[in-house]
Amino acid sequence: MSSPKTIRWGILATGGIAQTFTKDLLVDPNTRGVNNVKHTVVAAASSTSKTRAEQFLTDTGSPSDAKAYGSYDEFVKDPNIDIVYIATPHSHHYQNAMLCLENGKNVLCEKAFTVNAAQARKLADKAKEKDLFLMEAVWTRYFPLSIYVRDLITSGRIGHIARVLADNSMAADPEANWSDGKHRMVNPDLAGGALLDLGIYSLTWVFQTLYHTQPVNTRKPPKVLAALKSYDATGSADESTTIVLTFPRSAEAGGDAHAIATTSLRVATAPGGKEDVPGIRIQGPKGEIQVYPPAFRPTRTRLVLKDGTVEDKQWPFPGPGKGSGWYNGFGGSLQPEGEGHGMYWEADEAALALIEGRKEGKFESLAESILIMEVMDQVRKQGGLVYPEKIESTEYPVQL
Ligand SMILES: NC(=O)C1=CN([C@@H]2O[C@H](COP(=O)(O)OP(=O)(O)OC[C@H]3O[C@@H](n4cnc5c(N)ncnc54)[C@H](OP(=O)(O)O)[C@@H]3O)[C@@H](O)[C@H]2O)C=CC1
Ligand SMILES: O=C1OC[C@@H](O)[C@H](O)[C@H]1O
Repeated sequence: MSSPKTIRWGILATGGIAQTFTKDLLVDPNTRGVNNVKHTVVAAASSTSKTRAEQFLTDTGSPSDAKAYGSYDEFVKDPNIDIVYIATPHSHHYQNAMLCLENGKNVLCEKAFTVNAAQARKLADKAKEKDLFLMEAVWTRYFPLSIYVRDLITSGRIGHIARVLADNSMAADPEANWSDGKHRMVNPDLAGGALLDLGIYSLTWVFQTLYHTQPVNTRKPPKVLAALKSYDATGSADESTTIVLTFPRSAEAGGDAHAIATTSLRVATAPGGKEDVPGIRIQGPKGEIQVYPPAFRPTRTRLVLKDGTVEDKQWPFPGPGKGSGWYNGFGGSLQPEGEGHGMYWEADEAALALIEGRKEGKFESLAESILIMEVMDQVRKQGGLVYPEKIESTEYPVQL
């Protein structure tokens, strides 16, 4: 066997998820049975200050020779970086990713990929033009649990999927936690709201079960019907959003399939922290697959068949993780001490793609990321949610 290749990461932004991702990146891949890639961190950038980037590198246990930058513009010129992980708010993804691509850097960009589909298309075009790798960091798609669910679907054990119910909601007490309205979860200037932050996971479950599992040449975009409730009187970010999707299917493939994707900052999938409600239900004529919350980091599945079969599975997160590194926007932590957080699987896929010369992720193509952004565009249009022009724009560069 050939020795593993080391991929050199640069981290753009030093907030909550950048910390968690970087700590996960530095967990030895052998602990999760991955022996063809290794990761290292060679640089981090903070738009706030160089000191903040230095502190970030120390806090995450990055190699002592990793370079700290006090500006994203300087950072993207670092010739030692193979790939940049972007961890800024949604509003900034387009500008930041474009900056990286323009400077010849491969990119793994946090969800939601962009503010709208037009921006996502522009990024995909730029990556193609520059022959660079670009992937939306929807980490959940790369979990062994997700691979198992998709394989169960394609195995036909529950028959053609007729319906998917997918919820990702958190009773976040927004008035108490984000009373000044500046936090990225509710701030329109940062493309806040439930849909882009949490609803993307409900849509991820719908798409990875009803769309991604279908043959590329026959799958079709869904029809979309949405109801959106604004967080505040200004109508500037959504508090709760409900989406009904119809995926056109031939009669041989079971006919049209339906999905309901829901998301909320007001109510929870699992009230009181109890994770005994199947937030995701994937239903076919022979049975259903249940996935337990949270939708973005599930650890438990149940297969229930009409013949009485019940198969429960637990999906651990290999460590050793550094614990308490996870930031959920309102102070919670789901990562027990010693466990990894699970972000390393998407990093492994990005690294493997670089080694193999692929320009897109295996479990979500750029076309699929764009399609999901198109669905969110339709949802926002039907619900009347418009973000400030500056962050909806495809102009580049724009100072935000
Ligand atoms: N995959 C997952 O599980 C999670 C993903 N996310 C995603 O990660 C992204 C960042 O979220 P999170 O880490 O929670 O956010 P934070 O607010 O904790 O961090 C965002 C960072 O972005 C940088 N930044 C640059 N410009 C701005 C600006 N105008 N306002 C605020 N921050 C700015 C800052 O870093 P600096 O000062 O160093 O430049 C800041 O620390 C979002 O896209 C979110 O959806 C978030 C949580 C979980
Ligand atoms: O991606 C995410 O997953 C966890 C949530 O708590 C967080 O708000 C979101 O950004």
